Formats: sequence, C-alpha cells, structure tokens
Amino acid sequence: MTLIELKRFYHIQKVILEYGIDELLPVKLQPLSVRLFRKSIFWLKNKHADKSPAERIKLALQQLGPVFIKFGQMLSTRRDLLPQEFAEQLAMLQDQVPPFDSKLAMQEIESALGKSIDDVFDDFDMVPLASASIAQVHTAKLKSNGEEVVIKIIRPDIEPIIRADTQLMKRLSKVLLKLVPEAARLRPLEVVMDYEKTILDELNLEREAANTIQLRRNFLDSKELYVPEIYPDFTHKNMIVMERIYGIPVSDIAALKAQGTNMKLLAERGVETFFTQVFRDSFFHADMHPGNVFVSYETPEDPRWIGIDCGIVGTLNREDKRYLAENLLAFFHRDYRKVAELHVDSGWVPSYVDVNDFEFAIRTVCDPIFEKPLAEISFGHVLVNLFATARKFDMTVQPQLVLLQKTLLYIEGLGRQLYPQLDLWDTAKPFLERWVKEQMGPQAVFSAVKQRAPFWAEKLPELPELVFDTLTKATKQQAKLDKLFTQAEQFTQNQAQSGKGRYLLSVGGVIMICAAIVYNPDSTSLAFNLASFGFGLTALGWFKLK
Ligand SMILES: Nc1ncnc2c1ncn2[C@@H]1O[C@H](COP(=O)(O)OP(=O)(O)OP(=O)(O)O)[C@@H](O)[C@H]1O
Repeated sequence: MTLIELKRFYHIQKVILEYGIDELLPVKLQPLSVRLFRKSIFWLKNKHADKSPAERIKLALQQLGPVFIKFGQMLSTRRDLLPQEFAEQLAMLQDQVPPFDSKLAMQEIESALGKSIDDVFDDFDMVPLASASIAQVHTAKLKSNGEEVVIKIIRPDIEPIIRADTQLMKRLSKVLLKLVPEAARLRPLEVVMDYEKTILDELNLEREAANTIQLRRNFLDSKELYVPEIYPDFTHKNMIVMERIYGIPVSDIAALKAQGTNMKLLAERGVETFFTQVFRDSFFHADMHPGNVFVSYETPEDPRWIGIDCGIVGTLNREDKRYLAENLLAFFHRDYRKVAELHVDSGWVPSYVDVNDFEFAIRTVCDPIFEKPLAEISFGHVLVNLFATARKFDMTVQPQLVLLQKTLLYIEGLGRQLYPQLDLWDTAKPFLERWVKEQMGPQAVFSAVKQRAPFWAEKLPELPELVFDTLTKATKQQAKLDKLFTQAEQFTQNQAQSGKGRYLLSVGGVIMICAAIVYNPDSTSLAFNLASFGFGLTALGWFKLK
C-alpha cells in the first residue's frame, strides 16, 4: 500500500466509524466491518447518533470525496429501490458539496488561461455558483461580448485521491471475494475498474467540451433538449467556459409543478430525447443524474430539457442498435423464443449454445418481471437480466451496452419521478419499430445507396482515367508475361534437349514464384496464367525425372 492509500484508508475508517455507518451494514457484513474498521480504531465513537441514518450516510459520503459522492449520486436516482428519505438525502450530493477556497480556484483559472481573470472576464463571482464532486463552478461575463458564462474548474489535487480510493476499493473487493464468495456474482472488481475509468475520464474537461459541442450540434434545432454553448478558446484540461443556463432543476418537482409544467410531456420528452440520441445519433449523454438536468420553458405546456455535464457519453454502432431494438421489441411482445433465436442466429452467443436452453433461461428471469403491467416495467432491469443471462451463455456484453443500460436506469428513474404513470414502452416503441423498419425495408437499400452516392459522385469524373490506367497496366503486364513465356519456352526447349527433368522442375518453381510476385488482386488472370504454366512445367519435369 502506498502512503496516500494508507492515509485514505485511515480517513475512510474514521469517517465510517464517526458516522456510525458500520452499524447500518447488513448483519452478514458486520464481522467484515469489525475486522476492517472497528478493530484497529476501536476508540472512535459514532458522533452523529442524533442524526437519521440517511443523513449520516449522505454526510459520510460527502466527507469521503468524489469517488463516494458519485456513488451516492448514482444511488439517488434509484427512487424505486431506496426509501424516500435516503433518496432525498443522497440527491443533495448532486451539487451541494462543500466548496474549495475560491482563491485557489482563481489561481487555477489564471494559470490555465495564462493571464489574469480580469483580462478575460468581468464580474467574476468569488462565491461559487455550485460546488460538485469533481469541479467547482463560478459565474462571470465574457469581456469580449458581455455574455453570461460559467467557469468550471477541476478541484485541485483530486486525481491522487481518486486513484488511491479506487485502488483501495479494488483491494476491498478482493477481501470481500475471499470472505463472501457469493459476492462473485456481483463482479465487484470489474465494477470498480469500470467505475475508475469513468471517473478518471471525467477529470479531462477537454473531453467534456468536445462531447458538449457534439451533443449541442445534434440538438441545435430541437425544441425538446437544449445544450449550452462552449467557448473552445478557453477550454483546458482542467477548465471549461460555457454559456450560463437558467432553469429549474429537474429534481425540484415542487417548483416544476408550481410553474404548471405539463409533467407527462416533460417525462415523455426525456425518454424521447434519450432514444433520439441512441437511435438517430448513436451518441448519448451517459450521466443524466438530476444534478445535470434542468428544465426551461417557452410555456409551461412546452417544457424543454437542458442537459449539462457531458463528461460521460456513450457511442453505439449499428450492430449495438440492432441488438437493442430487436431484443426490446421481442421483449415487448414477450417473445422469449425470438430473443433466444436472435442471440443464436446473429452469433451474439456462440453457435454451440442451445436455443431451447437459452430461451428457458431468459424466460426464467424475465417472466416474473413481465407479470407487472407494462407501464411499471423497467427497461433497465430487463436489460440487466438479459445481459446477466447472456453472460452465462458466454456472450461478451459490450461495455457501451452496459453504459446504455445504466443510463436507461437513470432516465427511467427521472421519468417516473416526474410522472409516476409514465409508460416507457409506449414512448419508446415507435422509436424501436421505426429503426428496425428503416434498417430492413426498401428504405434501408435506398439509404445505403444514398449514403454511398457522394462517394460515387466523387469518383465518376475519375472513371475514364481509372479505366485507362487499368488497361495500360494490364497491357504492360501482358507484355511482361509474353516475354516470360518466350524465355521460358526457349529455356525448356534447351533443357528438354539435354533431357534434364530437374531443370524443368526448377524453372516451373521459378515461374510459380513469379506468379506470386506479379499477383494483383484487381487483375488475377496474369498471375493465374503464369502459375498454371509454372505448374505445367513442374509436372513435366517431375515425369521426366521419373
Ligand atoms: N452552464 C451552466 N449554467 C448554469 N449552471 C451550471 C452550468 N454548468 C454547471 N452549472 C451548475 O454547476 C453544478 C455542477 O456542475 P457539473 O455537474 O458540470 O459539475 P461536476 O463536478 O461535473 O458535477 P458532478 O458531481 O455531476 O460530476 C450544476 O449542478 C449546476 O448547478
């Protein structure tokens, strides 16, 4: 263990004991908790016994830093799994993390800009607008055009802490696996490694800027989703400057209702924009926790989502989309046989998998879910079960699909929080059906031709030249071939006269090697003639030798 890991471990122990989190763990994990935390610093007492368990957990996660805060954020979106008080407390982790010193923030900004703040901004606000797990946000105006902007700056020295914490989590996962072998089902090590990559990627704001620009471009004309503008001139690895947006946080249901918001439409638009990102753009915002979503209006009847913090995005290829669309539609019709056949026929699971076994396994895990009315079923859960079953049948589930499944859980959580009767299947089905139709019908052929058209249009003027070049090459090669034939003929005549079969053998071999050298995939005839001739000579030589 490195020094920083040891320090962090001590800090984590201390926080767990001081907030009495060990007392809240399930009975089964109590011995592990005593061994890891209580034994070595037994004198620490729960100092917050007067607070509720939910508040204690929130405060502890907040004390522990970004890796744990992010975990809390993730949990907060699962209102379907958490008691209300826990969800509400954890939701506060979204943008109410204690700030770091604003003077330090200014220093970081000036060193990234290479100039003083006053050279670039007016009205820089020393009091942060928000302070989140990874970054702090200050408001200002651009000197050049007076635009209101926010400056997001990464918390200094956060990276070593994140690395130490994730390292510790990996160690803890290994201990957990040794002590509770059944935990292997949860694949804790893999989960931590996945999480580590995601959180480290978020430290690079250049990546976030590029993602935001792309998402903004995709939704530039949309009435349903707005993405703020980025100022690339001021983008650095640890700093980003973007348009300031105004809106109601999506988690503030009371404020949304007070505005008379059409909650059903708002929830449906959330699902629609997500499926548009997935099926139209193959590029989706994958960190849609409520702290990153706001709502703005033309009128309360026409609410629009605003998405910020595009640090984590997912991309999909055509095959991924086909997998999703076809499987979800098959589930929609409760056609488990179709799901199994799709997996086997498309080679998603290896060919030795028996379609009947696979169908039975899917039916076993999914049928109980589909006992509920469709409107209550979670897409995310269906996918979790599908992936878990597919893994058992040796399918490697692509990480981008897992990211999509996690995002779906977020979106569903948000949608149902806004409008509990939201029927996701009803909202999503047209997207899935349209996509499948577009990919399979005559429209698909037309689209493919349309897609290739610019290539052919570009190549058309070059066509006469290309034909001329090819013919010239062919003629030259033919001339070479004629010469080789003549030489070889003369040579064979000489060798035949001297009756030395082995010469024929070697000449045939040489000619076959020549065939390999002149082989050209665009014009195979020359090589083929040569090879046949070489083979003929070799055969003749062999007979002669016999
Ligand atoms: N363009 C903006 N306009 C107005 N407020 C913003 C803007 N960008 C960010 N904020 C505020 O700052 C908060 C934190 O921003 P952001 O989510 O980008 O930071 P973060 O550190 O990546 O947070 P997270 O913990 O979600 O990873 C937001 O919840 C929002 O309140």
